[in-house]
Amino acid sequence: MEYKNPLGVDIDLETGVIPGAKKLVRRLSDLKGYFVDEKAYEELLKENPVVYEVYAIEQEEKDGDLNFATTVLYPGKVGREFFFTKGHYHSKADRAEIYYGIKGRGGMLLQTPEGKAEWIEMGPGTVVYVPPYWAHRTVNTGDEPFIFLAIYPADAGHDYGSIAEKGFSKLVVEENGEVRVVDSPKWKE
Ligand SMILES: O=P(O)(O)OC[C@H]1O[C@](O)(CO)[C@@H](O)[C@@H]1O
Ligand SMILES: [Fe+2]
Repeated sequence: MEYKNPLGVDIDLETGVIPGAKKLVRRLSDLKGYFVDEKAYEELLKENPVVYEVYAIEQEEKDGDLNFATTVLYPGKVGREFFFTKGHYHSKADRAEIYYGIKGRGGMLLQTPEGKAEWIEMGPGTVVYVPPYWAHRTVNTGDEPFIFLAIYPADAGHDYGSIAEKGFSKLVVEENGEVRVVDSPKWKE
Protein backbone atom coordinates (compact mmCIF):
# COMPACT_ATOMS: atom_id res chain seq x y z
CA MET A 1 0.00 0.00 0.00
CA GLU A 2 1.34 3.44 -1.00
CA TYR A 3 0.26 6.13 1.47
CA LYS A 4 -0.01 9.80 0.56
CA ASN A 5 1.63 12.34 2.82
CA PRO A 6 -0.53 14.37 5.21
CA LEU A 7 -0.41 18.14 4.75
CA GLY A 8 -0.93 21.13 7.04
CA VAL A 9 -1.05 24.69 5.67
CA ASP A 10 -1.94 28.04 7.22
CA ILE A 11 -4.46 30.11 5.27
CA ASP A 12 -3.64 33.81 5.43
CA LEU A 13 -6.90 34.96 7.04
CA GLU A 14 -6.45 38.55 5.79
CA THR A 15 -5.77 37.76 2.12
CA GLY A 16 -7.18 34.23 1.70
CA VAL A 17 -3.90 32.99 0.19
CA ILE A 18 -3.02 29.32 0.74
CA PRO A 19 0.77 28.85 0.44
CA GLY A 20 1.65 26.42 -2.33
CA ALA A 21 -1.85 26.40 -3.81
CA LYS A 22 -2.69 26.69 -7.51
CA LYS A 23 -4.06 30.18 -8.23
CA LEU A 24 -6.93 30.82 -10.62
CA VAL A 25 -8.04 34.34 -11.56
CA ARG A 26 -11.48 35.11 -12.98
CA ARG A 27 -11.96 38.53 -14.56
CA LEU A 28 -15.23 40.07 -15.68
CA SER A 29 -14.44 38.95 -19.26
CA ASP A 30 -14.58 35.32 -18.03
CA LEU A 31 -18.20 35.91 -16.92
CA LYS A 32 -19.69 36.92 -20.27
CA GLY A 33 -23.43 36.25 -20.37
CA TYR A 34 -23.68 35.71 -16.61
CA PHE A 35 -25.04 39.10 -15.55
CA VAL A 36 -28.54 40.25 -16.51
CA ASP A 37 -27.69 43.91 -17.28
CA GLU A 38 -25.71 43.56 -20.53
CA LYS A 39 -25.19 47.32 -20.96
CA ALA A 40 -23.68 47.65 -17.48
CA TYR A 41 -21.53 44.57 -18.23
CA GLU A 42 -20.12 46.08 -21.45
CA GLU A 43 -19.44 49.37 -19.67
CA LEU A 44 -17.50 47.73 -16.81
CA LEU A 45 -15.69 45.43 -19.28
CA LYS A 46 -13.58 48.46 -20.30
CA GLU A 47 -11.90 48.09 -16.89
CA ASN A 48 -12.23 44.30 -16.87
CA PRO A 49 -11.78 43.99 -13.08
CA VAL A 50 -10.81 40.78 -11.31
CA VAL A 51 -14.08 39.37 -9.91
CA TYR A 52 -12.55 36.51 -7.93
CA GLU A 53 -9.41 34.49 -7.27
CA VAL A 54 -9.26 30.85 -6.19
CA TYR A 55 -6.36 29.20 -4.34
CA ALA A 56 -6.81 25.44 -4.65
CA ILE A 57 -5.04 22.35 -3.32
CA GLU A 58 -6.42 19.55 -5.47
CA GLN A 59 -5.83 15.81 -5.57
CA GLU A 60 -6.31 13.30 -8.37
CA GLU A 61 -9.99 12.88 -9.27
CA LYS A 62 -10.50 9.80 -7.15
CA ASP A 63 -13.39 8.57 -5.06
CA GLY A 64 -12.79 9.16 -1.33
CA ASP A 65 -10.22 11.96 -1.54
CA LEU A 66 -10.82 15.66 -0.79
CA ASN A 67 -9.88 19.00 -2.36
CA PHE A 68 -9.92 22.37 -0.67
CA ALA A 69 -9.79 25.93 -1.95
CA THR A 70 -10.17 29.48 -0.75
CA THR A 71 -11.96 32.06 -2.87
CA VAL A 72 -11.39 35.81 -2.66
CA LEU A 73 -14.53 37.36 -4.15
CA TYR A 74 -14.12 41.09 -4.70
CA PRO A 75 -16.83 43.67 -3.96
CA GLY A 76 -18.59 45.21 -6.93
CA LYS A 77 -21.76 45.23 -8.99
CA VAL A 78 -22.86 44.86 -12.60
CA GLY A 79 -25.92 47.09 -12.74
CA ARG A 80 -27.84 46.16 -9.59
CA GLU A 81 -26.35 42.65 -9.33
CA PHE A 82 -23.58 41.99 -6.83
CA PHE A 83 -20.37 40.27 -8.01
CA PHE A 84 -20.60 36.48 -7.82
CA THR A 85 -18.76 33.26 -8.69
CA LYS A 86 -19.87 31.43 -11.84
CA GLY A 87 -21.67 28.75 -9.88
CA HIS A 88 -21.94 25.11 -10.80
CA TYR A 89 -23.45 21.71 -10.22
CA HIS A 90 -20.97 18.91 -9.60
CA SER A 91 -20.23 16.67 -12.62
CA LYS A 92 -20.80 13.82 -10.19
CA ALA A 93 -24.05 15.47 -9.15
CA ASP A 94 -24.48 13.53 -5.88
CA ARG A 95 -21.28 14.98 -4.37
CA ALA A 96 -21.79 17.36 -1.41
CA GLU A 97 -19.54 20.22 -0.28
CA ILE A 98 -18.74 22.35 2.80
CA TYR A 99 -18.05 26.11 2.77
CA TYR A 100 -16.63 28.12 5.66
CA GLY A 101 -16.72 31.93 5.81
CA ILE A 102 -13.40 33.59 6.67
CA LYS A 103 -13.68 37.33 6.02
CA GLY A 104 -16.14 39.86 4.63
CA ARG A 105 -19.84 39.38 4.03
CA GLY A 106 -21.92 37.68 1.41
CA GLY A 107 -23.95 34.59 0.92
CA MET A 108 -24.60 31.51 -1.07
CA LEU A 109 -27.32 30.97 -3.64
CA LEU A 110 -28.22 27.30 -4.00
CA GLN A 111 -30.59 25.71 -6.48
CA THR A 112 -32.01 22.32 -7.44
CA PRO A 113 -32.20 21.35 -11.13
CA GLU A 114 -35.94 22.20 -11.00
CA GLY A 115 -35.11 25.78 -9.95
CA LYS A 116 -35.96 25.70 -6.25
CA ALA A 117 -33.59 28.31 -4.79
CA GLU A 118 -32.25 29.02 -1.30
CA TRP A 119 -30.21 32.01 -0.09
CA ILE A 120 -27.91 31.57 2.92
CA GLU A 121 -26.14 34.61 4.38
CA MET A 122 -22.47 34.14 5.20
CA GLY A 123 -19.92 35.95 7.33
CA PRO A 124 -16.75 34.94 9.20
CA GLY A 125 -17.39 31.59 10.89
CA THR A 126 -20.49 30.58 8.88
CA VAL A 127 -20.48 26.96 7.77
CA VAL A 128 -22.66 26.07 4.78
CA TYR A 129 -23.51 22.49 3.88
CA VAL A 130 -24.15 22.11 0.15
CA PRO A 131 -26.22 18.92 -0.22
CA PRO A 132 -25.85 16.56 -3.19
CA TYR A 133 -27.48 17.78 -6.44
CA TRP A 134 -27.66 21.51 -5.51
CA ALA A 135 -25.93 24.09 -7.71
CA HIS A 136 -24.07 26.71 -5.68
CA ARG A 137 -22.85 30.25 -6.26
CA THR A 138 -21.38 32.72 -3.75
CA VAL A 139 -22.16 36.44 -3.83
CA ASN A 140 -20.30 39.37 -2.24
CA THR A 141 -22.91 41.72 -0.76
CA GLY A 142 -20.38 43.83 1.19
CA ASP A 143 -17.78 46.45 0.39
CA GLU A 144 -14.64 44.43 1.17
CA PRO A 145 -13.36 41.13 -0.27
CA PHE A 146 -15.50 38.16 0.78
CA ILE A 147 -13.16 35.25 1.58
CA PHE A 148 -14.22 31.67 2.25
CA LEU A 149 -12.93 28.10 2.22
CA ALA A 150 -14.55 25.26 0.26
CA ILE A 151 -13.92 21.55 0.91
CA TYR A 152 -15.21 19.15 -1.75
CA PRO A 153 -14.77 15.55 -2.95
CA ALA A 154 -11.82 15.20 -5.32
CA ASP A 155 -14.00 13.47 -7.91
CA ALA A 156 -16.91 16.00 -7.72
CA GLY A 157 -15.91 17.96 -10.83
CA HIS A 158 -17.56 21.16 -12.09
CA ASP A 159 -20.59 21.26 -14.36
CA TYR A 160 -20.94 24.90 -15.43
CA GLY A 161 -23.19 24.24 -18.45
CA SER A 162 -26.75 24.96 -17.38
CA ILE A 163 -25.83 27.85 -15.04
CA ALA A 164 -23.79 29.48 -17.82
CA GLU A 165 -26.83 29.14 -20.10
CA LYS A 166 -29.74 30.31 -17.94
CA GLY A 167 -28.26 31.26 -14.58
CA PHE A 168 -30.00 30.82 -11.25
CA SER A 169 -33.72 31.39 -10.80
CA LYS A 170 -32.90 34.21 -8.36
CA LEU A 171 -30.67 37.28 -8.56
CA VAL A 172 -29.02 38.99 -5.59
CA VAL A 173 -29.31 42.74 -6.12
CA GLU A 174 -29.04 46.04 -4.31
CA GLU A 175 -32.34 47.91 -4.02
CA ASN A 176 -32.51 51.21 -2.12
CA GLY A 177 -29.27 50.34 -0.30
CA GLU A 178 -30.56 46.91 0.75
CA VAL A 179 -29.69 43.39 -0.31
CA ARG A 180 -32.62 41.69 -2.05
CA VAL A 181 -33.08 38.26 -3.58
CA VAL A 182 -35.41 38.64 -6.57
CA ASP A 183 -36.68 36.48 -9.46
CA SER A 184 -34.37 36.32 -12.47
CA PRO A 185 -35.92 37.42 -15.77
CA LYS A 186 -33.53 34.99 -17.55
CA TRP A 187 -34.84 31.89 -15.82
CA LYS A 188 -37.09 29.55 -17.77
CA GLU A 189 -38.20 26.13 -16.59
O1 LIG B 1 -16.16 27.13 -9.56
P1 LIG B 1 -16.83 28.47 -9.41
O2 LIG B 1 -18.31 28.39 -9.53
O3 LIG B 1 -16.23 29.48 -10.31
O4 LIG B 1 -16.57 28.94 -7.90
C1 LIG B 1 -15.31 28.89 -7.28
C2 LIG B 1 -15.33 28.18 -5.96
O5 LIG B 1 -16.07 26.98 -6.03
C3 LIG B 1 -15.22 25.83 -6.04
O6 LIG B 1 -15.21 25.36 -7.38
C4 LIG B 1 -15.74 24.79 -5.10
O7 LIG B 1 -17.13 24.59 -5.24
C5 LIG B 1 -13.86 26.24 -5.58
O8 LIG B 1 -12.85 25.87 -6.48
C6 LIG B 1 -13.98 27.72 -5.41
O9 LIG B 1 -14.01 27.90 -4.03
FE1 LIG C 1 -18.74 22.91 -5.79
